[in-house]
Amino acid sequence: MDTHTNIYLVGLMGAGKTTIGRQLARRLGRNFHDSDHEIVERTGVPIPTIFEIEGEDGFRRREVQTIAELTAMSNIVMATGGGVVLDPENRQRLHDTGWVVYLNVPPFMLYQRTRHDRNRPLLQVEDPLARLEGLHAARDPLYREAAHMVVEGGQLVASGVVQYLMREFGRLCAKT
Ligand SMILES: Nc1ncnc2c1ncn2[C@@H]1O[C@H](COP(=O)(O)OP(=O)(O)OP(=O)(O)O)[C@@H](O)[C@H]1O
Ligand SMILES: O=C(O)C1=C[C@@H](O)[C@@H](O)[C@H](O)C1
Ligand SMILES: [Mg+2]
Repeated sequence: MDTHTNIYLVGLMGAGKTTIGRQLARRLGRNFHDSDHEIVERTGVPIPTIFEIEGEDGFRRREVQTIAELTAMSNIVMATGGGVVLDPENRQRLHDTGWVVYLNVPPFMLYQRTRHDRNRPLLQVEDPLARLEGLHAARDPLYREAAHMVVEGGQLVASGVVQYLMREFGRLCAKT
């Protein structure tokens, strides 16, 4: 672990990966990448359209490819898609090539943050809160497997999480 080690944010939809990742990158003077945005740029269509045309499987294949390319870079901050940890290859690759932070936020807060946004196909269901609860139960162990650190992000404003991560990252770099 050194001052150029990649930093990866994982967690469910609405956990704040994009918001916090962008701020953290700015504070560290690093390039910021968002695997979802990268996939959208490469395909030229929004995520719901990829799901419609290629199904979730098609999206996941593109995600594995994108993660492989982004994790080959150094000195970056990356926000990942909420389902990135479903693939064991992604989990291993993230864990091995960077400092992985799991932003754990209770499903009800995720629901409040995401309910007006139609850009997340998995939440276009009758009961998005129940869906988020199910996803949280299923994925929490996978996020923990990939992560080096868990932040209970529900009660903190985004800038508070950024501040905390800056301090922890600095401390870990100084130790090694
Ligand atoms: N710590 C926070 N406190 C309050 N609101 C937040 C916090 N972090 C993010 N938000 C808000 O929650 C919404 C979702 O955040 P964001 O898009 O960063 O989540 P995400 O983890 O990247 O989600 P996805 O996996 O769907 O890309 C945004 O409107 C953002 O402003
Ligand atoms: O949680 C998920 O499976 C997803 C989260 C988003 O970031 C996108 O990657 C996509 O909508 C799928
Ligand atoms: Mg995001």
